[in-house]
Amino acid sequence: MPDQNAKAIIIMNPTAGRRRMGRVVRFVRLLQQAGMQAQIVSTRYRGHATVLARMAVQERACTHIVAAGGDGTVAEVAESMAGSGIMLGILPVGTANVLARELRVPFDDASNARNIAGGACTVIWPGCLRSSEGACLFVQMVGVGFDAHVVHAVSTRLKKATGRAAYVLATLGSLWKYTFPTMTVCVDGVSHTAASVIVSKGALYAGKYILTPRSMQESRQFSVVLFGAAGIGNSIRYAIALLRGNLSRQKDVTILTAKTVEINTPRNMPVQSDGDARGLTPIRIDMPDRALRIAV
Ligand SMILES: Nc1ncnc2c1ncn2[C@@H]1O[C@H](COP(=O)(O)OP(=O)(O)OP(=O)(O)O)[C@@H](O)[C@H]1O
Repeated sequence: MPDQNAKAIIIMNPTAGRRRMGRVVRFVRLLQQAGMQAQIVSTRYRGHATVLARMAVQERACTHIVAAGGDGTVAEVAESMAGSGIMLGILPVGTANVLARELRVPFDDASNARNIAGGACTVIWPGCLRSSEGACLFVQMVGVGFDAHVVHAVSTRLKKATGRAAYVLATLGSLWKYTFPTMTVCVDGVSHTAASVIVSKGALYAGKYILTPRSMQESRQFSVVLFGAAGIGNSIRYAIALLRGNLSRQKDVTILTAKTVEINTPRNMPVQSDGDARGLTPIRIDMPDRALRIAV
């Protein structure tokens, strides 16, 4: 039975996915039908979701904040909400929506609204990334190497127009441009080398594809996926293995569990977190003591 005073503030990224404003407006009605008060606030610039969520948390203006967007929007909202105890709902209107898939948040909006109003939640532990852009939380993953090169190369305009096809084009372009420098990855104090690295809280990657056998969302650790081989041929082999769900069985892919990771590279390299460009290396990743309650 929903709490009579339950109120959701929906922080909507109007640039996420393919701009589904109507869907967000309908979601307000669905939350109201489920017994909650709800209002939409729209972001105006990158990082604005963090500011809006911080205001809502400080003013204790709501019982729930709903991030209407993709993983980048969820991460920006999480930045201000983690540790607050306020419930985070996800309206998955982004491009990949990996965290929503991971936590099995319903993509059917009526079920999602009922779940948010119903009060059931799961507790997850976001990671903290420190890069040339400063510190930020991430909810799903951080990448350095080939995937970060793709994220930095993807055209925002094309992403809005074509969705995932923009990533396919950026991947093809990066295959020819990326030079695969070897990086040093210090995992809980032990040094490794790799051609590419993904540090992941979840098991999924780029939507529904299996990156690691185990999700670490409910643990205060993450998986570190080290790609041993450089070059175009190996990158294509890794991509095919990811699509087929057998990446972890590739002989030159190592998956470790860790609490801290430091990545150093011969020159500054692009970093991505939750699918968005996030500065340059060197980076440090660790686990802050700030849990997130997510409505499921
Ligand atoms: N009003 C805005 N104008 C421009 N950029 C914005 C605005 N609001 C948020 N952003 C930025 O949009 C970026 C992408 O958002 P988000 O990740 O939610 O969508 P997506 O990329 O379509 O989805 P996914 O990450 O699931 O693939 C984020 O980096 C966020 O900072």
